[in-house]
Amino acid sequence: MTASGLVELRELAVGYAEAPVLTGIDLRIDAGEIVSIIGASGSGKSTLLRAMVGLLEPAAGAVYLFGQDLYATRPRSRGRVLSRVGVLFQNDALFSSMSVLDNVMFPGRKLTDLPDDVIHELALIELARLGVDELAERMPQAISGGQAKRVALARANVLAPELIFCDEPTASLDPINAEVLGRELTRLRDAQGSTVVLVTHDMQVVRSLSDRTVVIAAGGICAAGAPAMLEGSDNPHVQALFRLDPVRQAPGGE
Ligand SMILES: Nc1ncnc2c1ncn2[C@@H]1O[C@H](COP(=O)(O)OP(=O)(O)OP(=O)(O)O)[C@@H](O)[C@H]1O
Repeated sequence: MTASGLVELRELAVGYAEAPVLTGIDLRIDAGEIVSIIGASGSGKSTLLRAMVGLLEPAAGAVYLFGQDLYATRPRSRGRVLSRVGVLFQNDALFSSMSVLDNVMFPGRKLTDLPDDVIHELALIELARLGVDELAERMPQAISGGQAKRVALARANVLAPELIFCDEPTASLDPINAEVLGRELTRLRDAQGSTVVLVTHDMQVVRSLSDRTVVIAAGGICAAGAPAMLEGSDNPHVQALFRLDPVRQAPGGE
């Protein structure tokens, strides 16, 4: 069976030893979309993301990336698929034993056969674009949270992936850094043509960045659509998320 979306989940069940966290997940994401995945804490957003990036084998169903069944392909083909994917993990997950530069060079070294000097150049270009190239020789413990987030995004994007997954890209960032990150994700889509899938609690990000939002509740997808459409939904799970964080009024607004 073939898959035509950039990402396709078919009848996916995923979870841990005891029982699946999510079941019956069907989702298609097309090239060039920015899709946000939202849901209450513990609803399974990160679990779904792990399954989509090859880190958590589904209990049932399939994950297709670029038309390839991720868990049914041989390790070599899976590596080729994953070299087209960038991941910004929750809490950045920089390797503490490696410098900032080595962290950003890591995907190139692991997933490609490019010469090291080319990978070095790509990493420096990406760090410079995000305004953190002067931190290249530092260790991750010696940079701030906002800087770590930029470094992590540089690492996720160093191979200019067609598909980028981000787990909580703006968590623990101040509003200015959150806006920088948001602008950067939009730029990756608009200038680089990447497709962006993000898990977030930040409703500002949901409203301002996403073309489409997928709401996870009660072990499955309970709603999906443009944020403006979901805003008016009468589904109680959707209402809870949007009403908990109503649209911020402009200064001087009603
Ligand atoms: N490694 C694990 N082993 C067993 N259970 C886990 C593991 N990781 C998460 N869970 C459980 O799976 C469920 C979904 O967790 P998940 O982290 O996907 O939720 P989430 O929606 O991303 O939450 P949050 O918004 O708080 O980050 C939770 O009940 C959680 O306790």
